[in-house]
Amino acid sequence: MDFKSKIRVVEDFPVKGISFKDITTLLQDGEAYAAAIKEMAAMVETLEFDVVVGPEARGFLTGAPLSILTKTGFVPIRKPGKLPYDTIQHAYELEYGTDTLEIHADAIQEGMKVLVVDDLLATGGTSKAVCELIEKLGGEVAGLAFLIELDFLGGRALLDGYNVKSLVHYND
Ligand SMILES: O=P(O)(O)OC[C@H]1O[C@H](OP(=O)(O)OP(=O)(O)O)[C@H](O)[C@@H]1O
Ligand SMILES: Nc1ncnc2[nH]cnc12
Repeated sequence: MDFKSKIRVVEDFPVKGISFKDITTLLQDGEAYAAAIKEMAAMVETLEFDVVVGPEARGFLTGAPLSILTKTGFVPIRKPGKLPYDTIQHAYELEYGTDTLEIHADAIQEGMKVLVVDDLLATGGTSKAVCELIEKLGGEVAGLAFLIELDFLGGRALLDGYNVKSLVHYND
């Protein structure tokens, strides 16, 4: 399927100069959403993982259905103050700002193999923070899977040493 034709590009959102890749148009198309998750599952078929970890909010929209399809569990990573139990935190930089992420301290056990899933890889700051949270808890990052990769931002270089897979690539 031509997934790019299902993704809406909005220029100058949320700030001037950002070419925003809006996946809501893909999500509202049932066939396209199902096909995208199925193709992401095929993309990670050779990877061994016990659990999928996805960051709020768009990482839930890709990670949770992928975890159901692959019959693995799902661990949410959230912005501060949302998770009710003991957490660990990590601060990171975005393409347009900074943020902090949290994970439940008991969500990942020592030696657990983890697949990181998100909708989009831009600068890689979010994914790097997610990997650091997983590793702080003793987990092993089996790979990272994205629906979209913004190649021109070089996020893949920040994730050097990890197995990074993306379905759709943009050069601007
Ligand atoms: O590679 P990076 O430069 O870190 O950017 C990618 C991240 O940015 C977006 O999330 P955002 O923080 O905008 O939050 P949202 O999912 O709640 O919209 C996107 O869903 C990724 O998680
Ligand atoms: N250009 C972009 N489009 C959509 N989501 C993003 N997250 C970070 N950069 C983004």
